[in-house]
Amino acid sequence: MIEAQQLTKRYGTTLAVDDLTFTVAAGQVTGFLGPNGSGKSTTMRMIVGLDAPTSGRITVAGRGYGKLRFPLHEVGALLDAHAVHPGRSARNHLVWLADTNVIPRRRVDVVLAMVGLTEVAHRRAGTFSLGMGQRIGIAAALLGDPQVLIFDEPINGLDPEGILWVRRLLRSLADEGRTVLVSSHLMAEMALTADHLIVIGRGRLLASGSVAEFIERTSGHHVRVATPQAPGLAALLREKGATVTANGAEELSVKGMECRDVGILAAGAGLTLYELSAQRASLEDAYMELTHEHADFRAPADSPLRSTR
Ligand SMILES: Nc1ncnc2c1ncn2[C@@H]1O[C@H](COP(=O)(O)OP(=O)(O)OP(=O)(O)O)[C@@H](O)[C@H]1O
Repeated sequence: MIEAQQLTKRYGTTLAVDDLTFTVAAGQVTGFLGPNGSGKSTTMRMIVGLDAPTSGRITVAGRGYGKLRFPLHEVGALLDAHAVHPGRSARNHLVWLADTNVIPRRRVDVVLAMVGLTEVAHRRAGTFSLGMGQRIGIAAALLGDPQVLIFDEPINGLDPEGILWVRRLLRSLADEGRTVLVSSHLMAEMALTADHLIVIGRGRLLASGSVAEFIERTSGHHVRVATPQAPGLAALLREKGATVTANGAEELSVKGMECRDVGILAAGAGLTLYELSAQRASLEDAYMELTHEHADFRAPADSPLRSTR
């Protein structure tokens, strides 16, 4: 389990992480989401002691990273895919890591096989593609067989087959009861990978919950009804406790009531409906809505590349 309590990190005048409190539970994949520059990498670096909090604390199994006796056996991290010396082979890099952390060398071959690099283990890391670099980083994270794993943007540079492989790996690690925290700025990817989401923007916690809860809380869903008798139907719906907004003369947006009940109510009152449909926000819409105000970099509203959705 990873726990952050009022975690804050300042770099000069930049408040990179701002009073974050969250828990990452064991046995599930937790997606750590936020726009560029929102503080994900800084938070992850603080988990493994590469940065010190300005205030607050972040612990693994109740202890700060500096208090862990055999850190690589307790926390595995992929933070920077370029962290391997370009002149070193994948195997030598892992052997060096194993030797300095009292890990048996046979474990190197196990993790090389796990990440599919056995065949190229003797090639110099400098000749590796970004995707292969990611795989070495993942192998290094798995080396000490730790219960807690953190991956910063692990699918960066991977092809579709590689992305699928990472997704399955994260799932299997969580199914073994490990704590898995994975950062991304892609909501669509996290929706396929994660069970739980922690969303941050400009260093602050914006949401924490399951994927379903996330949609419900941010955008929820509503029923769209088109009828020539909109005022009459709106009054009936409000009497039954629904929240109704008129969109033009013949269209209503209804919250707090499902399609079925709206249809039964309209039929009972002899009202004509042209349309009755459930409108569910996509996860991507909910994420954009939540983080829009908290993004450091965004295209101007009149940018031709900006989505018009
Ligand atoms: N070593 C540093 N010195 C100064 N500012 C930093 C440092 N590291 C990060 N920052 C700043 O802190 C903020 C958070 O950065 P961070 O890299 O943690 O965000 P992120 O969510 O991981 O972004 P991305 O998705 O782009 O990797 C940014 O404004 C960044 O410029």
